[in-house]
Amino acid sequence: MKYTLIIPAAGQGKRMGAGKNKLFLEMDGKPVIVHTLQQFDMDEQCEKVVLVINMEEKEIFQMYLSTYGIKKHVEYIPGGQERQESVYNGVKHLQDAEYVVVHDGARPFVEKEVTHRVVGASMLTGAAICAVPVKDTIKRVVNEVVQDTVERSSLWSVQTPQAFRLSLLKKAHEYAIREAFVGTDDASLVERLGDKVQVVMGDYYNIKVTTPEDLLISESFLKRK
Ligand SMILES: Nc1ccn([C@@H]2O[C@H](COP(=O)(O)OP(=O)(O)OP(=O)(O)O)[C@@H](O)[C@H]2O)c(=O)n1
Ligand SMILES: C[C@](O)(CO)[C@H](O)COP(=O)(O)O
Repeated sequence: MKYTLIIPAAGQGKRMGAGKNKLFLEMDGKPVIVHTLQQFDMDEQCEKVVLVINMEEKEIFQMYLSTYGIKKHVEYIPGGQERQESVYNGVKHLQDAEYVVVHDGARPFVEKEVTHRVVGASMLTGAAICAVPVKDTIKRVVNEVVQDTVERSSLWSVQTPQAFRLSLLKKAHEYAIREAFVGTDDASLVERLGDKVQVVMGDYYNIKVTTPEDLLISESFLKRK
């Protein structure tokens, strides 16, 4: 069940408001991106990491990976304006991989068990994602007025890792480019091809560090281990 990992890490962290890449912010004294990479460093199924970055930050990433002794083979490639473009740059960089995992650098609490669950499912259907049932009521709102309440029992909050047969993911990205479609996750591109995307249980701890509150939540999560 070997896989190649693409980690999009080229964002600007605008919603975090730190004025820098939020992946360099520290949780328990260690950068977010190091927490994430260490999770995969411990996974013997992960063959190599394609780290998609702002190349102006390459020396910072290299310093962190060296300081924290990341052992996995890491290849750096340039990101794009949107997350989707960053991931596609990673996809184009890969030639020999059969299955690929895409995981946000901003999700430092990924567990190996979840990754393996997603990879295993993707080998059956070609595409698989992890997600957790929504706990809040979700409403569609326009101009601060409720339009409708979305029936909750079929709503899931989608995470990464997302795993794909590489050929399918490449085809999905190329179709999205032709259609000028920008999705917020890679699975949505595969859905637009009409292909099945399998959902497996994720983990409520597998949050994406997006706004300042998430850093406080992350510090408390670190205490649970
Ligand atoms: N052009 C981009 C945008 C995002 N990402 C990465 O995709 C992941 C999820 O994106 P998000 O949480 O939105 O990160 P940012 O784009 O940095 O956040 P913001 O939208 O608040 O600027 C992050 O690891 C981020 O580094 C990326 O590689 N390339
Ligand atoms: C891919 C993702 O993490 C799934 O929930 C999410 O869509 C990324 O969104 P972002 O705005 O690029 O952080």
